[in-house]
Amino acid sequence: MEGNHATTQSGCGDPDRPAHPGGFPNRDAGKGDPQPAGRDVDFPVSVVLPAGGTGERTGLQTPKQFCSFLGRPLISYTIQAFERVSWIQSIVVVVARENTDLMADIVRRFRHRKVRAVPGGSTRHRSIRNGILALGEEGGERPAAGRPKVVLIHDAVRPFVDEDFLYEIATAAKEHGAAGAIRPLVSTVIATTPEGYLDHSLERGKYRASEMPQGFTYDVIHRAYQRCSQSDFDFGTECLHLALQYCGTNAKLIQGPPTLWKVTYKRDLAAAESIIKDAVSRSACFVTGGSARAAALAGALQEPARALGTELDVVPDLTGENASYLLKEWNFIQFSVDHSRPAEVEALLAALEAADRAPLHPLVVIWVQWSDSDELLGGRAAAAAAAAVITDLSSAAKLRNILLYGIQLHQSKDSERWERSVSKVAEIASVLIRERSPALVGQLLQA
Ligand SMILES: Nc1ccn([C@@H]2O[C@H](COP(=O)(O)OP(=O)(O)OP(=O)(O)O)[C@@H](O)[C@H]2O)c(=O)n1
Ligand SMILES: O=C(CO)[C@H](O)[C@H](O)COP(=O)(O)O
Repeated sequence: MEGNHATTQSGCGDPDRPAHPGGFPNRDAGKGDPQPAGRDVDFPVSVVLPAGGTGERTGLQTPKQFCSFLGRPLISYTIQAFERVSWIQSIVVVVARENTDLMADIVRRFRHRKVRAVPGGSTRHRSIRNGILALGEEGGERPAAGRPKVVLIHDAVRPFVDEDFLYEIATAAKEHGAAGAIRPLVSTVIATTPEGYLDHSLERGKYRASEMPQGFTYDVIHRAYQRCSQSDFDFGTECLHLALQYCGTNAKLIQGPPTLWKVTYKRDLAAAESIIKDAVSRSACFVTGGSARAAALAGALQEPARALGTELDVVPDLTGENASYLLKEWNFIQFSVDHSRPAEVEALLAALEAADRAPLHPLVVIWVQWSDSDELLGGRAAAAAAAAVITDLSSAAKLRNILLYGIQLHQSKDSERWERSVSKVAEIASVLIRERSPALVGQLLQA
């Protein structure tokens, strides 16, 4: 399947998985376009991300929005999910005062462009109110001019939200004044007596869980927060309720995907990490260097890699149209026949550096070295030299957030043995791409 590039079908068949959360690779986007296809939204939309909580229920010291996955804090994944949407004009992140510097550092490190951080309040409603007020000031001397028509509110700890759903909420909010995501209830809700007995239970089919995102016209949500009581600020948990009670606005409710769930407990952090790892390991670009042997290997790898959840695009090199792969959050497999000559992998690393992509998470480059068995038997020194080369290259690459791993593939005339080696390459590559283990960086693994 060697060519300019071979398009393959998407491997994401699970409806419970986010399509492409938090700015992860979208296989369907045009190769030169790092953004998903834009929607036509002809009114200004801004976002408030409340991130001022302490995350008590996780039992961890670090607030959950600052817990890192693959070297990147959760809040950055959520910001990216909004930032990549072309019709969203600005994002206000609300953080506790003591985390202002940390947030500024995250914005700088991950090159967030549409973000402004403002101080949070003692409760979620107070934090959101601060965000809304900050949006109202965006026009400077002419505040009304800078105000968005619609404000989307979304918990910073719900990183898996996609553009289509944001579009549904934003357009419904514009039409109805307020809109929110709902999900069916998982458990029945019951009321208890003060003594701890069952008082009554609710008919589950009639109720829904209220989730995020929610959308409001600026006027409705601003007015609701101007009018609500101290008790609402202290104990309230529902923005849609404020819009109804203080502005008479009945929110339009839209069923969202299950992935809108909120990271609340420690186990949710593990679940989020697993989803993120699945998402970043979906796509790899196999660079053959024009070699027929490499093209044959890439062809043989397609099936086992797909079975392990990774789709392979195969390209001879990364010039011309194929250079756009360098700008995406893809993984790379670079093939070379002569393992003592790292020219191809050096060129790939240099090209990735020159592309200067936003460092969203570490990128994986796997250097597959073809080795003749005979050559190996007679060449312990050559094998040691190859290992030394990859160690040196990987140390330099790591400074640029690139994880370089090596796989030595041993050619065999015995077809069974050869097939085993090829599946081994697919297995090792899938694990390396998914887990991104720092411990294995610079290792030359054997297939
Ligand atoms: N004073 C607060 C409290 C909460 N939040 C934010 O509101 C979102 C949802 O709230 P929740 O899950 O309850 O977060 P925490 O309050 O941090 O969690 P916990 O209740 O376990 O302490 C989170 O992004 C949280 O950072 C906020 O901006 N300001
Ligand atoms: O579900 C929600 C919307 O209605 C909020 O996300 C929820 O209120 C968040 O806070 P908490 O988990 O503390 O209730």
